[in-house]
Amino acid sequence: MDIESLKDGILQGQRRALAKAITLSESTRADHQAEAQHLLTALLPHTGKAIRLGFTGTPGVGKSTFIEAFGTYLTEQGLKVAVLAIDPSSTLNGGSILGDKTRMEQLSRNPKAFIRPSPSGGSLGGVARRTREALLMCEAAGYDVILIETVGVGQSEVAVAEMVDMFLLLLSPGGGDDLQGIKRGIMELADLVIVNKADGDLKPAAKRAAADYSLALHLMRPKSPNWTAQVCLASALKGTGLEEIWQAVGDYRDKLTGSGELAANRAEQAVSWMWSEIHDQLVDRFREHLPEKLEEMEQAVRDGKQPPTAAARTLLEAFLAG
Ligand SMILES: Nc1nc2c(ncn2[C@@H]2O[C@H](COP(=O)(O)OP(=O)(O)OP(=O)(O)O)[C@@H](O)[C@H]2O)c(=O)[nH]1
Repeated sequence: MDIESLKDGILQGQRRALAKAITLSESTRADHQAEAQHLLTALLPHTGKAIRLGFTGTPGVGKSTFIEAFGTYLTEQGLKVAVLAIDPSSTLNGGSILGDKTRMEQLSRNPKAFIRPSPSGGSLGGVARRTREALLMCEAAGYDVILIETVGVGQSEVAVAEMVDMFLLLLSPGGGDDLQGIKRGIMELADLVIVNKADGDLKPAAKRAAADYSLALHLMRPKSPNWTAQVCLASALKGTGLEEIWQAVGDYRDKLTGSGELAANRAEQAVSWMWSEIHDQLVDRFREHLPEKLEEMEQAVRDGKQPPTAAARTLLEAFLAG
């Protein structure tokens, strides 16, 4: 692979080069990994200019309809938008976004938009790492807004929150009832709550839900000293509320940039990413280094012949002794 020309292609905003580079970083082959890291190092000075948005929602709330409408709105403002996804459950035969061809049909044909499905297979940590790398590559390619969607349930929201500047939560007009369905932890991650389907007969319910969510947010500890989570109404179907949402994103970005919090968050995120890499790489090497001894100790722990802590220590000492 010619890394130099891949780099030039990305910096010129060529989608083919970008797609190829992301595929390279998703490969598990050691030589591909080395090339991908080489490329990322070269691209790093050209990253950081986008606003990084995390995005999640309860099933049926209209996530794809919303991303399609919001993404299209942003491109109409002259912005380039990349949509990435994290779905740890996605199988080998494909990612979540393009696996279902009907999702975001309009946006996927838009020359100012780039849509990439979730890297497939592997642990959440592995999927998250590849998405972080794709994010940096999209930034180097000149995308202004990076939207990272969570598809799977569970821990993926936390993984996304750890790689973005702002976290958006899409909820339905179900109001209080819907609140029961979302984990409190996810509500706490939100910087902006969007009540979708605020149209037609659903509009009054959406307004009531927005009031309920506002109240719930006020009872929570704010994530940032510079920002209080807000609630917006929207209709992805009718394309309303998008301007207000983009305005709120801009306010958030201004407040956190002005106070230095945005840069500090990104710096911390990069360091914790490094630590999770150390953790994963250590465990991989550990497993490769001592397969028989590992099996033996696992059995001893399973049979109750060794306490887990002592077994771990014995194994670590053997590993460090080389
Ligand atoms: N009335 C109304 N219906 C909407 C709106 N947005 C989405 N819907 C409908 O809600 C249903 C679910 O929408 P999807 O966009 O497929 O969303 P989702 O179920 O969250 O699915 P994924 O995108 O696959 O996560 C569809 O029937 C949409 O037409 C809206 O703003 N108003």
